[in-house]
Amino acid sequence: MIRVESLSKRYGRDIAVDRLSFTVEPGQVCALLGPNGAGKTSTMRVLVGLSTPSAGRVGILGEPVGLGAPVLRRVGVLIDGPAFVPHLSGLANLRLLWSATRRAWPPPALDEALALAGLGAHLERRAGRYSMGMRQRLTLAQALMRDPDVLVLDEPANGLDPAEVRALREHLVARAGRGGTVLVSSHQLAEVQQVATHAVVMDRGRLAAAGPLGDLLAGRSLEDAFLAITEGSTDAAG
Ligand SMILES: Nc1ncnc2c1ncn2[C@@H]1O[C@H](COP(=O)(O)OP(=O)(O)OP(=O)(O)O)[C@@H](O)[C@H]1O
Repeated sequence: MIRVESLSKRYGRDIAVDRLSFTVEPGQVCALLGPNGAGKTSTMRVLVGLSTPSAGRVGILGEPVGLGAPVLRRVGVLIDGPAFVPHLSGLANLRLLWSATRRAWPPPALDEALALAGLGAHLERRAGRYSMGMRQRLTLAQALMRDPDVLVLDEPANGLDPAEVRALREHLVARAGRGGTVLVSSHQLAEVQQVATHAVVMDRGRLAAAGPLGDLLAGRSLEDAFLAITEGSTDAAG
């Protein structure tokens, strides 16, 4: 499970995340939504130990998170993407990233991850020559290959074609069905509506709404609900 407790993140004087709290339980696919600059990526970076909170706490599977925290071995992460070594092939990059875990190659879910990433023969090509979409797929493969209990994915569908987006969606639903915990950010609301069980909506760093998707939708499309929620918080703030 994922727990965010009164999290704030400042960059200098700017507050990107403002006393944000939410939880994601095993079995849930939670969409992290919000307009550009709402603080989604900042939240996710703290959640996986890539940046430190200015205030508040985050925990995964009941353990505190920080850079190199042991619990992060059980977390698949797609945020910005790791820096791949350009002269190594895609597959060699995955081996290199896996070597940090000190566990024997191959990772437990390598085949499934590669099938979803759909890189095929490109895996043997140098990563430095990958298109943006291919880099995104390689990042997805590294997130999934460890068969993580928790997934934190920042806009994972970017650069994927429709068939791959569907395969990813099915994968996330299946993973949650096996007791996994999934937090995924996206601007593609129609897509999100098909996969999320829950949603957290942020606006200018703050929590604007959270709960089971059905409660948030209240019979509306996610797009209509999202616009109503974020417009409402703008009114309240201004
Ligand atoms: N490293 C940084 N230094 C300074 N300001 C930052 C940094 N990272 C993010 N910000 C600022 O923090 C705020 C939140 O940004 P963040 O990337 O978390 O939002 P987001 O919801 O992920 O946006 P998007 O949907 O555009 O990806 C923005 O105002 C952004 O400019």
